[in-house]
Amino acid sequence: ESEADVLIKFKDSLKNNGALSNWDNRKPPCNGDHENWVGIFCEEGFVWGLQLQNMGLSGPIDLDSLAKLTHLRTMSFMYNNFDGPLPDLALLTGLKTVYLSHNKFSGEIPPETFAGMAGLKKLHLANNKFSGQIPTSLPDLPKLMELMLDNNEFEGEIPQFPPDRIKRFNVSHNKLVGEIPFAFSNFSASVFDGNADLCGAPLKSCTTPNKLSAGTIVPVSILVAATLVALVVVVVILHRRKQAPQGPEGAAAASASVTAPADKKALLELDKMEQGRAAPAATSRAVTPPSAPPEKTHQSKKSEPNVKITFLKEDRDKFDMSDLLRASAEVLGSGVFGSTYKAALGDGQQMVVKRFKHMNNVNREEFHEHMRRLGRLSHPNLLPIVGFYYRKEEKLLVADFVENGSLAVQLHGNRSRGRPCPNWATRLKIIKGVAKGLLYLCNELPSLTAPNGHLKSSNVLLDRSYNAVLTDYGLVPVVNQEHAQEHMICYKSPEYKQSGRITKKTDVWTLGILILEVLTGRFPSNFLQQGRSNDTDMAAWVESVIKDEASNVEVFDVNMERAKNCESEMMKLLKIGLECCQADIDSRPDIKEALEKIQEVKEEAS
Ligand SMILES: Nc1ncnc2c1ncn2[C@@H]1O[C@H](COP(=O)(O)OP(=O)(O)OP(=O)(O)O)[C@@H](O)[C@H]1O
Repeated sequence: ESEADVLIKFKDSLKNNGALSNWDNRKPPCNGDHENWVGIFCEEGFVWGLQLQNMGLSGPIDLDSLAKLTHLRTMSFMYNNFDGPLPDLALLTGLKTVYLSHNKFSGEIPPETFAGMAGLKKLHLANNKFSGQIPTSLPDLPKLMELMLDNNEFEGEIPQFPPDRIKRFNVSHNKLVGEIPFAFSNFSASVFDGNADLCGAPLKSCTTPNKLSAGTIVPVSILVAATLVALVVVVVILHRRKQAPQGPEGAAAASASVTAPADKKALLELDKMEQGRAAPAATSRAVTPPSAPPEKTHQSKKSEPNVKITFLKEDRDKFDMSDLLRASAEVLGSGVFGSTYKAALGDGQQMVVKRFKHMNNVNREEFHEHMRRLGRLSHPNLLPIVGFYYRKEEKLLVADFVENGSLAVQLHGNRSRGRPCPNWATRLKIIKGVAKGLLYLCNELPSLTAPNGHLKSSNVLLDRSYNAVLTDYGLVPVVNQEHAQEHMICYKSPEYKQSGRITKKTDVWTLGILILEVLTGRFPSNFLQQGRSNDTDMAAWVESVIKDEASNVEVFDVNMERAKNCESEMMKLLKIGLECCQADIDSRPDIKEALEKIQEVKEEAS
């Protein structure tokens, strides 16, 4: 049985498997490290990972079939509708990570379930309805470091685990009782929240204190209060002494240089730069037009936080964080993940560093792997990721600065500053570039449901010749689910709103909205602002204007300079935009069809 046969059999056992429609035998699932099928990770021609998240899947999980994938190491079925008992994971003894959170699994898990899974490092079962005791085979797993069991109905005591083994742990909102094992005494109290009968560090002690007589309580309280006051005085004096000669900023830098490791220092530098920014920078998410160009705000002279950036492009000159921070830098703006900075290196290279918080969906190994996958992409309409820096709390991605900034600023910002907006010919060229970039992403990242995922005008940059260059693509798998669902553009689509699922055509919907924005000059969020319910209302508005022949509302951007006989071509593109926005997925073109239609639009009618 080939891996393709095994996977098809597995797919056939699932219910609602429409999201896996590109799993078919005409192409193998893997070509070397390249994935041909959605939701699959490949290495050297073998499937090593399954990431079938948020696909509306249900039915039995046929692990007998998956057991035949001998290279399978990671498996995620999070955010689906699976129910019933935990599938027999012991059939897959090679697994290192198992993510089954946010489903409807229920029932007790037999104590010995995990006995043979010596390689298991991460087990996420949160937000299900598991009950009974936490399986006693878990503490015996020598590599287990993450155990997420929160929001279930586990009861009884937490079993004893060897100290220092588990690094990430959560059992909040269960029905656990008794003393918290020593191995977890240093965890935050919040990971035990919602279990009324747990006790011991970090919660209150399990033993009830001996009753003290009033005669003892009064002097003891006075002593405790006096000690506290003395402590506060000492802390305040020490703090003042430290601050006095340097001022508040110097103190922060000085304490950082004494205590913080290099990477933390680097991030502190970025924090300072951010706080020091004088004017609100040009950010396209703002509904009001972006303001004046950002000011130079920071010149780091003395600190040398030598943080190594992992480079993805062999042909690039290498630098590290200290080079970037030594270079003059400015804040370009901040979006839904964090802030973005521009830094000019000594040799004249202009780099952009984007800080990502909320990016813990995968572990270090998987993050590196995903970055390498993105780093292999190369297309004229994609901004290459030059390098990255990984830290658990946040990630930095480094890319080249793109000269003409974002499409958002060109469309909405230039007008307010009295500068010319792109004309029709330029807008058409930009849309063609965006669509080509999207098709390339679809072909190269077939394992991703939304290979771009975050297409919007501030993520379309414009090079010296006003060619479109996409940025912030391919990030859905690494962004925390909750954050992605709240902020990323693919999750604003009609299909996500209706059925909680994104599909292979969701990026086409984002392209449709972008086309309408480019042609009307109206910012999609303005429709939200006016109290309308969602982004699709932009399409509804365009549709209503062009249908009403008596209407004297101008649908096209009045600031868009155009040649005399291009109106019919503009209308053609507008209608393609509307087709891409259709809520009915079957009537929506796929990206290849959309690009073919867009390519037929000319600057002028012939
Ligand atoms: N490589 C780059 N070259 C030039 N400008 C850039 C580059 N990367 C980002 N920008 C601009 O910097 C500003 C801030 O970008 P950032 O990505 O932080 O926010 P955003 O795109 O508005 O939102 P989001 O976080 O959702 O992507 C935006 O105007 C963006 O267009």
